[in-house]
Amino acid sequence: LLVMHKVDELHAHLNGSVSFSTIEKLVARKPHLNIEHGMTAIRSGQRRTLDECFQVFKVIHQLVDTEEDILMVAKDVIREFAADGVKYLELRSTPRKEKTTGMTKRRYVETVIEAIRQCKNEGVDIEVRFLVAVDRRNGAEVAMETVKLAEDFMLSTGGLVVGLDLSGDPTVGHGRDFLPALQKAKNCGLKLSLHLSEVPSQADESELLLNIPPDRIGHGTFLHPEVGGSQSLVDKVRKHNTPLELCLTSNVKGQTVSSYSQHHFLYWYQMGHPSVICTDDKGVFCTDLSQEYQLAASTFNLSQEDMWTLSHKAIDCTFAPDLQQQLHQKWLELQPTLFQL
Ligand SMILES: CC(C)=CCNc1ncnc2c1ncn2[C@@H]1O[C@H](COP(=O)(O)O)[C@@H](O)[C@H]1O
Ligand SMILES: [Zn+2]
Repeated sequence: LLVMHKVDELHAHLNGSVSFSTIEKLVARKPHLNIEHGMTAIRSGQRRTLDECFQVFKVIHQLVDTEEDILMVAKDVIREFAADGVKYLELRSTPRKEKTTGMTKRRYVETVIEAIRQCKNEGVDIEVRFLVAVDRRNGAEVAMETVKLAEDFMLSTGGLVVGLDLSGDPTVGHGRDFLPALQKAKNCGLKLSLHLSEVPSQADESELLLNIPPDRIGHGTFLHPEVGGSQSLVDKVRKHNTPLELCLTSNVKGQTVSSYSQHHFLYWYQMGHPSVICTDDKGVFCTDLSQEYQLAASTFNLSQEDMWTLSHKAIDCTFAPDLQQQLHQKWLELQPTLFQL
């Protein structure tokens, strides 16, 4: 596959982005866990239920449970995105406390920030920002604590922490429980990216969450009327011009979308709505951003120029307004090479 030009990756979960080679290093550190690669990734042609996909994260979390692991994983993931040609990356991750190793949530975030700084110092050609993630499974109280943590880091990291993500198994809990935490995050200046309508029959929840409103939407697979959403949901998204983060391989392998050609990318793209192609979990789903761009291009018959435009428009959807001008410049410089492919 050729490396396609793209400027930014806006939807990448750290522990879902761990590559095969990093998994091998982790397995070598923890041979007693008896973990094989088949347990941490879903290969091409394979499909899993959503439930099975979430089991995969549990296995990876067992492998990544010390500060050392987090540092290595985050640095490897950042280098891999850079090697794929990504110039701006927003990573997201759920701070985890591990009693057995003494890792705290605060140290977890500090370690990710340290990885970002080290990559920068080592000259890796990519800008990285961080979103602190709230896992729905852990409930409203933890969500509120996480917002406080995110706010502290937003203030102490000189703008490396830019936002908050709401993710985790969409079938667990209800969005209404997280409204106070999300509202607080928004009020203190954190940008919000919310996983929304990732599974069917969540119109009520999506309605509530869209009223906040979020700054970006993850997936939004079942928002539009043809798939059981509603015109009112679509209207809300359009009214605020809220960008969608779309992850083709993730949705097909997780079976919320039946095939690539059925992906809701087309619905929003044809409407001219801001849509950004993302990987979600490049390690778990065995993909990278170039491959996702390639898939979108071949599935929907888009030209290189269409893809360039798509990628260019994604710059306006980032949570780092201070970098947008620089990224636009970078893109203009890269444009001529695109048409030689
Ligand atoms: C099952 C499936 C199709 C996954 C893709 N869709 C997803 N939907 C919701 N939350 C997710 C998804 N992928 C990753 N995550 C979240 O990201 C976590 C892994 O990265 P991290 O530990 O936060 O660094 C998971 O435990 C989960 O909370
Ligand atoms: Zn996601």
